[in-house]
Amino acid sequence: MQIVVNGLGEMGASLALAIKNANTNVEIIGVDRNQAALDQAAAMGLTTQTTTDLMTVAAQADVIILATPIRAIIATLRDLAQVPLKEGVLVTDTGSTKVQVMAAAQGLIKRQIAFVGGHAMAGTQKAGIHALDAHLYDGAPYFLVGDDVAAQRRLRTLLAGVGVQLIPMPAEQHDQMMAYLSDLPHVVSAALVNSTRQTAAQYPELPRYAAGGFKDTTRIGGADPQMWTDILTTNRAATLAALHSYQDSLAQLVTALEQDDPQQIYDFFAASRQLRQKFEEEMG
Ligand SMILES: NC(=O)C1=CN([C@@H]2O[C@H](COP(=O)(O)OP(=O)(O)OC[C@H]3O[C@@H](n4cnc5c(N)ncnc54)[C@H](O)[C@@H]3O)[C@@H](O)[C@H]2O)C=CC1
Ligand SMILES: O=C(O)C(=O)Cc1ccc(O)cc1
Repeated sequence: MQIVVNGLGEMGASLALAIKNANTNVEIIGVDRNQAALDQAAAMGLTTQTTTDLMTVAAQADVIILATPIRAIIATLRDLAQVPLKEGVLVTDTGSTKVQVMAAAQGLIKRQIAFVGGHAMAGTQKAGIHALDAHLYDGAPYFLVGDDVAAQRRLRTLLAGVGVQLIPMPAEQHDQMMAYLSDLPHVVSAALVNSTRQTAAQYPELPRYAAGGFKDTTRIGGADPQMWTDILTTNRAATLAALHSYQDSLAQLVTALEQDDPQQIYDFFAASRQLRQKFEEEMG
């Protein structure tokens, strides 16, 4: 089986390796605009063929996995709808938001080409093939989006040995949940880092004294700016709703401090601890 992976970064290269390790008779054709990523994939034996131009290999694929930043996934889905593809090809993606990806896939779907939107709750703040990890997907929730049940069954078979938990979900629900689980945490972390700028300039030794709290809450503030621009711009409404709810929550604490009201401050943290303890049981 020939699997074309477009975007050999952290998610694409790690998924390609996990699929290769879990299935026999799989050949990975690597596509990336970055020649160094292709060279590294070839040198480590991940790929049997590489190219910077997806359209030169698309027609030979049994499976096409799109794993670039989301706006490139959307553009590629539209391009793929215009070119000849192999009979029975399965197209999927790894993008972090799904409503706009599903809309862009309609051209393929209208041609009866099997498409499943995919998204794994795995990964790190790192980017590029250097972040490749054969076990990145182990045990991760992996959302399957779309109405094509037969295509989802084929993707399930391909991913059976990868060890992900496959969860079918409508695109709208997915994106609304991600606004709180993924978008808001990344915005909050980046805002926290940005808000230290002045104090860090005044006291350059500031980061040296960081304890776990600062390290934990700022790790994802180091994530890739292009990736997060694409995620937020393709999930605008849901992210704005989450940010407004966050602003309301912050405003409560600002009022409590302005009023110098220890009871309100206590209530703020008590409510958070109670909910976080409930989450803990589910998050493991
Ligand atoms: N990093 C994470 O933790 C997660 C990311 N995702 C999603 O997976 C996708 C990939 O993310 P990562 O692997 O983290 O990104 P990455 O930055 O590690 O890899 C992206 C790769 O795509 C290549 N690329 C960029 N534009 C391209 C184009 N137009 N044509 C061909 N290649 C191109 C880059 O050179 C790079 O090798 C994104 O859509 C992201 O939203 C999903 C789950 C987790
Ligand atoms: O680094 C982390 O902890 C993350 O949360 C990574 C991540 C980034 C984007 C996703 O769509 C899913 C997971």
